[in-house]
Amino acid sequence: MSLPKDFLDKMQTLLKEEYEAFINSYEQEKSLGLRVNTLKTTLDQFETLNKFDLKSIPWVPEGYFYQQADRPGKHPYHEAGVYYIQEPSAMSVGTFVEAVPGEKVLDLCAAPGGKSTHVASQLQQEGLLITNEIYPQRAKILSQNIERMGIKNAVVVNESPQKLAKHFPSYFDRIVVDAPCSGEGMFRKDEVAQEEWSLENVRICADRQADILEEAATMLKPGGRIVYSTCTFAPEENEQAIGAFIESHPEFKIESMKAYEGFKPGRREWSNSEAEGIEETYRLWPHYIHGEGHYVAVLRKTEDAEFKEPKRQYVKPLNDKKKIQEFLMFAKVALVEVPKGDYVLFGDQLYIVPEEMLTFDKLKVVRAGWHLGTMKKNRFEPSHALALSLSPQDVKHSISFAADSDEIRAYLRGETIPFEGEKGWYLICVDGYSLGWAKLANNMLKNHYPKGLRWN
Ligand SMILES: C[S@@+](CC[C@H](N)C(=O)[O-])C[C@H]1O[C@@H](n2cnc3c(N)ncnc32)[C@H](O)[C@@H]1O
Repeated sequence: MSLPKDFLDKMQTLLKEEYEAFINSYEQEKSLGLRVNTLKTTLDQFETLNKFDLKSIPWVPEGYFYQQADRPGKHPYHEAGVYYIQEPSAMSVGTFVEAVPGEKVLDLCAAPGGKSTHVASQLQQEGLLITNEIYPQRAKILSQNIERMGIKNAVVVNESPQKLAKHFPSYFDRIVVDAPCSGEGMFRKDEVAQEEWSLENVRICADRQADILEEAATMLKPGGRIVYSTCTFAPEENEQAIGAFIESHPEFKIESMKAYEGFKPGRREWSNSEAEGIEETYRLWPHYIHGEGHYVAVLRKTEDAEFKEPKRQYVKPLNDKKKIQEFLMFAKVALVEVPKGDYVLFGDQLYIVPEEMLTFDKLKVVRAGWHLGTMKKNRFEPSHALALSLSPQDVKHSISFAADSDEIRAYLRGETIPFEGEKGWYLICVDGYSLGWAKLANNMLKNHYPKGLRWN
């Protein structure tokens, strides 16, 4: 690996006698991680079924180190959203978010969705998660991951932080700012980050982070907290970014967090700032823990901070149930209960919007909440998102195949499967975890696994 010379010189100046241990970490294998989705399973259930060689990640109860040879990303459980593959250090951010069911949380820089899916599991489908990504293509991937993990209470948007701040002043209990950064902490994992790195780019990133934090501050309620993180070592994007923010925002304090073994305090001497609490932020270094480089700071807005409450306009739910009659018919024959909530139609697409969602006017919305399906002429077609968010107990008909069965492979390839039973919609499951829909007719399960997701 040939790392940029300016980077190496800078790290040597910063780290002094620690530099050798740091640089030696580049010779070691990177650690791989998966985080179990507690919307889909319990840890006990997962551990009982698990066949991978896993070890617990100390800072995330539902996080595990895995071995490359197990390839959990190619397993049917992955398609069923039983876990999310996530770099171990990156999981620490979710740990510090500590979202509580019922809260309103914003993930401002969210794609591909590692932190959002973690926060969603903390919310346990109660409250509102707005998950935002500025680039349309990445927002689409984020939306697919929200779907795969069976999340019902997330709205996926594709906006700039500036635009969101106008829409949501003083609105959120928690905001995650997993800022776009120079990515030095990912050099072992990501060659593009190495190629794009320059001292100039570090400065550009730091300016952008200051702008993003400013917008996040506007959107946070008094008493709320921002979790700021980067995957870089550069002090300009870490201690200096936080120091400058705290100095210009007396209504914020750095909050201390639980210390995990190997997490190192933020470095005051690199901060160019007198801000209180820089040592309460965390640095994760690859020469102290099994994970890549990361930085995390928790910023609390004081209770007496200014509360900007404009007249809020909420989403107007559909009140004419005749418009969704085909869905109600479907729910009656296929589901145990008709889902409760605020129904909204976008063209022919039916959603349940999370409670307290503000109007979508002027926002680029990729996913408006819990996607139920498509209103077709005289019938309703349930969505893949609906399948993934249900469990066998929620439906009238389900079939579960074992993870290593021929049927599961056939289903994931999009093939039909012979099966005798009552005709209608069936929830197809792998070891009890929902995976998608099939429709039974003439002793044949017609495959509704989405074409774009099928295995070769
Ligand atoms: C570190 S990544 C986020 C990773 C994500 N939180 C996760 O855990 O999967 C930062 C994200 O910020 C986005 N981004 C880039 N410029 C931005 C800006 N000006 N405002 C907000 N987000 C931006 C990037 O496209 C990228 O998806």
